[in-house]
Amino acid sequence: MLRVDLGNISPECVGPNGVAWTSSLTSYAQRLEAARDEILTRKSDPGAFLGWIDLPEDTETLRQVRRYREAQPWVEDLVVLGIGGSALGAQAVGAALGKGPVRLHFVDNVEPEPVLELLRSLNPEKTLVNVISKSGTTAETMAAFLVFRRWLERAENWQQHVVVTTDPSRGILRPYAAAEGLTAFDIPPSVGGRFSVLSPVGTLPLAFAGVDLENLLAGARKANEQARSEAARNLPAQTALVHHLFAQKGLNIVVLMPYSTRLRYLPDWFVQLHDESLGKLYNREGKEVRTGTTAVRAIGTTDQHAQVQLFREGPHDKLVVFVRLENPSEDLEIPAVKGLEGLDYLFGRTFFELLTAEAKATAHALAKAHQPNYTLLLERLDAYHLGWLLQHLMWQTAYLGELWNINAFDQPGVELGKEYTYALMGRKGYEKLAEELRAEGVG
Ligand SMILES: O=P(O)(O)OC[C@H]1O[C@H](O)[C@H](O)[C@@H](O)[C@@H]1O
Repeated sequence: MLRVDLGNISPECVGPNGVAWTSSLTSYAQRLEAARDEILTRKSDPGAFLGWIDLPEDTETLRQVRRYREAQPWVEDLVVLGIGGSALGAQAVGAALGKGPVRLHFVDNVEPEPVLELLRSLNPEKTLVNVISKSGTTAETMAAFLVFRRWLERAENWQQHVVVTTDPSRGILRPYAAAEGLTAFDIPPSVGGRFSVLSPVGTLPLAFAGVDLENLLAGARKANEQARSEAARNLPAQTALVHHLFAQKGLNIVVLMPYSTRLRYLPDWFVQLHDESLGKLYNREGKEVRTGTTAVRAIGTTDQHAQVQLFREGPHDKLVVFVRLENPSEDLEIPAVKGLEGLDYLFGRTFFELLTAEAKATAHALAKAHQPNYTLLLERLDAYHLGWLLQHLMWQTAYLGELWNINAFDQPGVELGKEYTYALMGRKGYEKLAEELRAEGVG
C-alpha cells in the first residue's frame, strides 16, 4: 500500500488539515479529472512522450529482458554507460533492491580517475557493458563507450560483452549495433529518458541485479489504476495539487527526503524527473512563463543533522516531502550495555523504532515551524511498492505539467550547453560557434 499523510500541510501547518484540504480537492476535482482525460487522450500520439504510462503493461519486453539475462550466467560485473534518465532509475532501484551477486557499476560522468579505477578493478571476461542512450549521441556516454569498446579488445569475443539500449532507429548506436551484431534493446520513441526506468533502460540492469521486475511493474500498474480514477481516489493528482497550491504561494523548493539509506538515490532520480520536466520557459501556447520549482535531495535521518536547520529556521520557501516505510524487512535490536545507563531509553528498542520516531518527530518539528510537509508512506520497501512510488511520481509530474499548461516531456534547455561542448571540442560543423565562444572569451 502507498498512502499519503497530509496532516502537516494545513495553513497553520499543525494538526490535520481536514477542512482546507478537502475544500481544495473539491474545488480542483474537475480540473484534475480534465487533466487526466487530456493526458490519456494525448497518449496515443508518440510525439506526446506518454509511452511511460504503458510500460508496466509491456510483459513481452520483460520476457525478452529476462531471457537475455538468463543467457548470460557468466556476468559478474555489469557496467552501465549512461547519464541522466539513462542511468538514474536503475541506480535508484538497484541501490534499494539489488541483491547481487552481479555488481552494478554506473559510469555517468567523464571525470577520468573513477573510470580508470573501475577499469583496473574489472575482469573483461566477466564484465558486461550496457551502453544506454536514447539519442544514441550523448557525448559523455559515447566517450565512455569508446574507452570500454577498446578495453574489451582484451576479451575473447568482445561482442558478447556489449549490450546496447537505444532508440529503435535514431542515433549512432543503432547502426553500429547492427553492423557489429550486438544485442540491442529498444527505448520506445514515445518514452522520454527521465520516464524510462520501467523500459529496458532500467529493467535490463535491474534483471542482472536480481530485482523482482514482475512486481516492480505490478506496483506501477497500481499507480496507473489510481491515476486513472476520480480525484477523490487519485493519489498522484492529489499530491500534484498539493505541490501546485504551495507553488502558487511562492514555495519554489521541493525537498524529497526518504527515511531510508536504501532509497538514497531516489532523490537524484526525482531531481531530474521534477526539474527537467517542470522547469520550462514557455507554456503550451508559446507564452513566456518561466515555470518550475526546484527539487532538493535529502536523506533521513542523516539530514536532520544538516539541512533540517534551514528547513526549520530558514525562509518559508519550500515544501518538504518525506518518504517513510511502515514495516522493515528485518530489524535490529539495540542491546543494553552496562555503564551506559544514560542510554537506557534505547535499551531493548530497535533501529526501525528509532528511525520511525525520528521521521515523525522531524515532520512535526517542521510543522511547528509552519514549514508545510507531507509523508508518502510505503507499506514496505519491495519491488511492488517501489514500482508504485516511481510511477506515482511520474504521474504527479505529468499532472503538474497539465496544471501549469507546459510540455513536461521535452528538455530544450539542455541543448545549448551540448552545442557549446561540441564547439569547444572542435566538432565538425561547429566552427562558427567556436569562433563566437572565443570572441566571448570562452575557449
Ligand atoms: O539517453 P540519452 O539520449 O543519452 O540522454 C541522456 C540524458 O541527457 C539528455 O541531455 C537529457 O537532458 C536527459 O533527459 C537525458 O536523460
